[in-house]
Amino acid sequence: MAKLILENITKRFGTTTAVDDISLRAKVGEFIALLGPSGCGKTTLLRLIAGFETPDSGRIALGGQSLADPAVGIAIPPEDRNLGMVFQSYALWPHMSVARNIAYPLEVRRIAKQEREARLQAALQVTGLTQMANRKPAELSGGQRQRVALARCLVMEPQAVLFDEPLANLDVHLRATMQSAFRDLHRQTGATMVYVTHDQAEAMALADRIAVMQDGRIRQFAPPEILHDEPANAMVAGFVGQGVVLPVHAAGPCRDGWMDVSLGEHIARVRSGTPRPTHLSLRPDGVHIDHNGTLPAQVTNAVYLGGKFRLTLQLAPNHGGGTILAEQRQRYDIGDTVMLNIQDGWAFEDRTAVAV
Ligand SMILES: Nc1ncnc2c1ncn2[C@@H]1O[C@H](COP(=O)(O)OP(=O)(O)OP(=O)(O)O)[C@@H](O)[C@H]1O
Repeated sequence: MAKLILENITKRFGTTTAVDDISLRAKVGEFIALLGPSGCGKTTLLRLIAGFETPDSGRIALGGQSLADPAVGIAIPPEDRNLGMVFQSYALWPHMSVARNIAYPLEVRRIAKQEREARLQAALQVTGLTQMANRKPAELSGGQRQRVALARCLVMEPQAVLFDEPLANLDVHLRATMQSAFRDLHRQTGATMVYVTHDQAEAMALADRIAVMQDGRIRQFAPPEILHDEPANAMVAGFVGQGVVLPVHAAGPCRDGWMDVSLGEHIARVRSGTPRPTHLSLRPDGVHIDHNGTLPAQVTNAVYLGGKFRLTLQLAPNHGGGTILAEQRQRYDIGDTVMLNIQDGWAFEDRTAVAV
């Protein structure tokens, strides 16, 4: 398993810059997710790593070997990169058994029969398919077919495995099962993995670190809990964990990770890492309705989510006039005025000035 290095990668299609000067380092055995809205460049970045696209500039290296470096004429073809790939479509041979589907790449490479059998058995076992080795793909569920595709890539003992939205075709329940299968597999194989998804919950559930992308750039690259608790900018705060972002000013110094910020005339005590915050990220679970609260707001929408209501709340103009979300067990009607307590918020300085 290997370290993956991307250095200043740029890829343009005509006038579109799909990947814009991206640098990223994945540690040996790390599970990295590329997360972002449609068109942000995550598939292009994965295809550049795989070798299906060539960067206009920059360098890609895996396990100490350069795979692509146009400045010195290096462009290793995909089949020589020693990477496994798992896509949305499984592309299994319908007439071959599960075992033959998995072992086929080894046959093509003329790997000796004994070794082929050993690798096949290991891949069947790690993907939980041993009992299904003799079935045909048509006799499997969608999740099982995806496991065959995964086993077929693992028998090649790749240096890294690339996933392009592999669960997008599966229903919600199966996705959850497959997510835990991927996590187990990652633990057992220790493979370096790069996983493209637009589903933030999936990225959070799987990855050691997530690169949040927008407009061909990485807006933040951090472990899931840091993205959630300490977003670096408004784009990440809004995209991850349903945060709302409000403009704020410092109302005191930042000490030991805490500070007072002003929402208009209201002062809230929140977490922060900067003396000059420009924005406050508030998640529904950090806003509490409380008779003793000091921030009034009006309920403008209420949706029952099972066990709790998701309330949309409007702040008055003298409190910044923003819209925030809160979760509450008790029912409130549209038009009700409630008192709020901000129990958890994160104030940050948004240097990217991305529109929310
Ligand atoms: N072969 C191509 N020719 C022209 N433009 C392309 C090509 N491939 C991608 N693009 C453009 O590059 C940008 C990034 O596309 P990419 O497929 O990498 O995004 P994505 O984040 O994977 O999106 P999605 O989640 O919708 O698949 C988009 O604006 C897209 O239209």
